[in-house]
This record gives sequence, C-alpha cells and structure tokens, in this order.
Amino acid sequence: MNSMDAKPPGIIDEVKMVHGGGSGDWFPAEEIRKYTNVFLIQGDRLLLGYKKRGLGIHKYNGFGGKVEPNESTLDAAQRELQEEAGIIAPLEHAGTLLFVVPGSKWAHIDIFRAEEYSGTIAESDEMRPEWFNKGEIPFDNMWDTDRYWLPLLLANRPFSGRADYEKKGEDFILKKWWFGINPNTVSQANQCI
Ligand SMILES: Nc1[nH]c(=O)nc2c1ncn2[C@H]1C[C@H](O)[C@@H](COP(=O)(O)OP(=O)(O)OP(=O)(O)O)O1
Repeated sequence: MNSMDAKPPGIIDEVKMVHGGGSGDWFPAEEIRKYTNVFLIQGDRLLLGYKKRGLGIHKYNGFGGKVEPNESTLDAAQRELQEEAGIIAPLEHAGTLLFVVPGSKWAHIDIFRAEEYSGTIAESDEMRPEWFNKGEIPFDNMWDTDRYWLPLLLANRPFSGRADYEKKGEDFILKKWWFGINPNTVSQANQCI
C-alpha cells in the first residue's frame, strides 16, 4: 500500500482515498475548534461568497464560521448562512474537512449542501454572494484544496479529508492533503449530525 493511501490522523470516517499529495509528516495534534461551511446549488449553478474581511479575505468560499458554545453544528450552519447571505435553507451534511496550521487549533469544518432556500440572497459585511456555473468555479481564487473536494460535494459523494498548511506572512502554503469517500455510498448524502 502506498503510504499516502493511509488515512491521516484526525480522520475517523470509513473512507478510501481519492486525492492525496504533498510531502513531509502530518502536523502534530492540537485542540480542535468547530466550524461550518454551506454551499447552495441550484441546477447548474453554485452560490459562493467573496470574502470581504478576515481570514481568507479575497477568496471565494461557502458561507460559514465558528460554532458557538451551546450551539449545535447544524444551528451554527443555519445561523451563519443567514448572517452572511441573508437566506435560510434545509441543509444536508456533505463532508468534513480538517484544516491544520501548526501552532493553531485544528479547524474541523462540517460542510453542508442545500438545493433550496428561502429569503433574498443579500450581501453582508463579510461576504458578497455570487453565482457560478458549475463548469466555471473559481478554484484559483479559493482555498487550495477546494478543487479536490468541491466536485465530490457537487456529485453528492460524502467525503472526509485533511489539509495541512504552513503560514508564511499572510499566506497559507499547502504542505500535504488527503481526501477520501466512503466506497459504499453511491449518491446519497449523509444525514445531518
Ligand atoms: N473552503 C475552505 N477550504 C479550506 O481548505 N479551509 C477552509 C475553508 N473555509 C474555511 N477554511 C478554514 C480557514 C479557517 O482556519 C477556518 C475558518 O474559516 P472561516 O472563514 O469560516 O472563519 P471565520 O474566522 O470567518 O469565522 P467567523 O468569524 O465565525 O465567521 O476554516
């Protein structure tokens, strides 16, 4: 077995590698902090937000943020979607991502998808929403590993993965990554946890 085939520390789901790369050792364990990220799909289009401030400024991303104490992950995802894009939506759990930077808490991100919504999509202080055709997703202007797992979300393949970055000044340099899917699931999304 190629050493990259083995699941990295922190991935507990039963998944088989579909993308992996980079070099060196996985960074050591730190405390975990929970985040959410929501992607809205309508037919051939995907809604992304252009981040106007904070971490990941000027990148496109889903809508999300920290899970507050005493809040469920699903409640946090719905709250952040409402705060950042002005809408509410029924959410399906799509995958998990561990975002690891030495010296910081691990970001455990529960990623959700939605195909319906209510309300009016609106720009917020943090995000400017913008629709993209599925064939024209701006991966060069997103976090580096989104190109590996976002197609799995669009295909409704539940996934888990990890991305280790090193921080150089304001830049995050991707060092090592690993993404897997459950080989037994065909096109069913996970239920919410
Ligand atoms: N699409 C994505 N791909 C990725 O690889 N890492 C992501 C990601 N979206 C977020 N992250 C990482 C970056 C960061 O460490 C953490 C949280 O990022 P967020 O943009 O959600 O955080 P914020 O600090 O804006 O949270 P709030 O202030 O609560 O909105 O998750």
